[in-house]
Formats: sequence, C-alpha cells, structure tokens
Amino acid sequence: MLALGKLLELTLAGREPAEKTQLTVEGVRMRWLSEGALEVRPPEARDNGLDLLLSAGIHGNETAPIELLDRLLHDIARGDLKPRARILFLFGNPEAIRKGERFVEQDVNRLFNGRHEQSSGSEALRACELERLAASFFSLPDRDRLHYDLHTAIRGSKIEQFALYPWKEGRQHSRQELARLRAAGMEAVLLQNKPSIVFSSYTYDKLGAESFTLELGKARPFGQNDGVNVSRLETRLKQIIEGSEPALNEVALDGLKLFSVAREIIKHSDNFRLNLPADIENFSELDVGYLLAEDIAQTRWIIEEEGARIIFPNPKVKNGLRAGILIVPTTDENLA
Ligand SMILES: O=C(O)CCC(=O)N[C@@H](CCC(=O)O)C(=O)O
Ligand SMILES: [Zn+2]
Repeated sequence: MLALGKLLELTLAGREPAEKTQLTVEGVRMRWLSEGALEVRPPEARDNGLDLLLSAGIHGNETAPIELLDRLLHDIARGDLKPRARILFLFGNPEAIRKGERFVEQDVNRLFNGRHEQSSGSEALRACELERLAASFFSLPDRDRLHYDLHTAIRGSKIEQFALYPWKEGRQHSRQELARLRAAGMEAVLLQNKPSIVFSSYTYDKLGAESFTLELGKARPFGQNDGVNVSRLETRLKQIIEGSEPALNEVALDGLKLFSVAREIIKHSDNFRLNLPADIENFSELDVGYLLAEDIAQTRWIIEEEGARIIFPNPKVKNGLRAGILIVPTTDENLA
C-alpha cells in the first residue's frame, strides 16, 4: 500500500509525510496537501468529471466516519478501489481527533461562512484552512461537485441515519441527490430553510456543491463502532468513486422521510434551561403546548407545531449557539 494511504496514522501522529505525492500502478495520484488533507486524482483518461469532497472528524470524537474514510483511502492506496472521480479527503479537526474530543476550544462546525474571521485560536484557523482547501478543490470549471460531511451524534436516535441538506436563496433541493442518499442508507433528510455556519452550508452556498451533513449513528471511541452500520453508505461511496452507481429511484424516494426546520432553539444566556430528559433520543416527538425551554427575560419555547420533533438538544452549547432544532414533517413538492 502507498504510504499516503495512511493519512489517518500521519494525522494522529501529527506528522508530515516524507513524500508528498505518490502514484498507484494504475496512475492514480495521491497528494498530501496539509494536515489531514489529501487529494486523489484519477488518470485524465479515466476521469468522469466528478469532484467529491469527503470530510470527517470535524468533531474529534466522531470516529466511525473517520474509520470509514480511512478504509476508503487504504483501498485506493492498495489499488483495490480505482477512482474515476477526483476526491478530497479531509479530517476536519486533527487536534480534537488526537484528544478524542468533540472540540478543543470551540466547535469548528460553527465557524464557517465567515464566522472564523470574528474569532481566534487554532480552531478558527482550521476552519479558515478547511474553507481554503475546499474552495481550491472546487475551483475547476464544468465539473460536478458533491460534498458529504460525515458525523455521528451525541445521543441515540429514533431515526438512526439521516442527512441535513443546506439552504441557499433561489436554489432548489435536488430530488436526484435525495434518491442517492436513500440508496446510501439514509432514512430521513432535514431540508434546511435558512443560511447556516456549518461546513456543508459553506460548500453548498459559496462553492456550488451539492452538500450534506450525514449523521450515521452515535459517537463512540476508535475501535468501538460495531453498532454503527455504515455498510450501505460505504458501498454507495465506492460506487460513486468508481463511477459505477446503479440507477436511482427518484420517483418514490423509496420511503425517505422529509422534515423541515420549524425553529432553531438558540441559547441566549447561562439561565437557559432545556426541559428534556438527559437521555432523550433525536427525533423524539413533542406535544403541542409542551414547555421545551426557558431563558432570560422570560423567554419561553412552547411547542405550537403539530408533529414536532427535536434533534440535537444540547443545553451545554456556548451562549448564542443552537441548543436544538425543532423539526416538522414536510413533503417532496418543492424539489427540483
Ligand atoms: O448530536 C449532536 O447534538 C450534534 C451532532 C452533530 O455534530 N451534528 C452536526 C450537524 C451539522 C448541521 O447542522 O448540518 C453539528 O451539530 O455540527
Ligand atoms: Zn458532529
């Protein structure tokens, strides 16, 4: 196997490779760009025009997606997986990955779309670098652009695998991409309806990619991910990489559940209280009239929406950040 296939080992050790560029026997070029960043380029004659960005480890303790990218890289470096797509592999927050923590000082996934400029510290610098790497990767004209930012969640979930689809004014969500996600094992998609400061929103909004945050299960340490079944996603990613994807069922979306955001719960102060059990699962339903949260100045979050569910409830976030998302079921009528 080519040494550059061991990007994860290099990243965990905080080392630079001696050789920055290597070629497989089939002429696939692997190029180390920076810590946790590696570009894979097929030979020109085999290139199918897709630029695929695969990121994981934006949160350092979310190891199943990191292990998945590590396996794909090994397969490419051994010549077992023969890319027709150009790929950028990114391990988002190396320092946090080494520590096995979600973040060190601040959540990198709240620092995109300009937010890093209003901040300082190593994670703000990393968000800036990730934007630069993604922008340079997606700078070639006339190519398809796809970004999957892979995560696992803090808590269990009634719907185990789901995607979040960013939003941009005037741009419609793609039915074809939803069909692709369904084929990759996703059971639900949350269609966002406003701009955001996460990595997938940056590549969607500023770089014109089809971009998604994928949630694949519950976060566990390295080597303890048997409970996170990524086999359908892994198979689909290999097919996307090799340009051998079977046809998609766009008509029925094969039972994919769609949700939209009703409200984001923002924590404004240290007085913020979330009235949910600590072990509540993502997608738990909340009854109309339920007092979900309270904050300073008599702010009260009361459920008004029929069929409301909660995802990512987290009262420990810093003030000013999202402490949960209230979602409601939606239909496929506005898809492109
Ligand atoms: O489990 C949680 O509370 C958070 C899981 C996680 O890291 N989710 C991402 C979602 C990003 C998005 O909104 O697209 C995050 O919070 O950064
Ligand atoms: Zn995450």
